Amino acid sequence: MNVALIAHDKKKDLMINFVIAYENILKKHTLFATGTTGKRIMEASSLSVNTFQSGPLGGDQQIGAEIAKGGIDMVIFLRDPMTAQPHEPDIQALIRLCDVHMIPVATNIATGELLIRGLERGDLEWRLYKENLV
Ligand SMILES: O=C(CO)COP(=O)(O)O
Repeated sequence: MNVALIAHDKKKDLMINFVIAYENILKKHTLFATGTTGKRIMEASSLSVNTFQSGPLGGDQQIGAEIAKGGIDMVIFLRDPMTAQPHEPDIQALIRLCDVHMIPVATNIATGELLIRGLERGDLEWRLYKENLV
């Protein structure tokens, strides 16, 4: 599966702890991330990540474009709900595209844990037949 990992600045340490905890699951999948999140993940773990631009420079939109192309199966986006983001419209657009294309998306760590365990258990295998869904 193609998994996108994104974290706002105040959630980046949490994302690092998350990927280290679930490294054995994540390493079986193809990972994508916005620029700084991906760089931090690769520095802190043995995971290989396909990185896009940093979020404020268009990274959320690039991941949105991948979603529109059918290239992303799951998104874990640890958002910071307490800090205004200059690129809030891009964030909303990304989440909207998850809904358009029926992409499982977690916006906090609690749902992220559920999705990653579901990924390991094979709960997302239906994504293999996604061409018939939208
Ligand atoms: O801003 C972000 C998502 O909206 C994340 O971008 P970075 O991973 O480049 O910090």
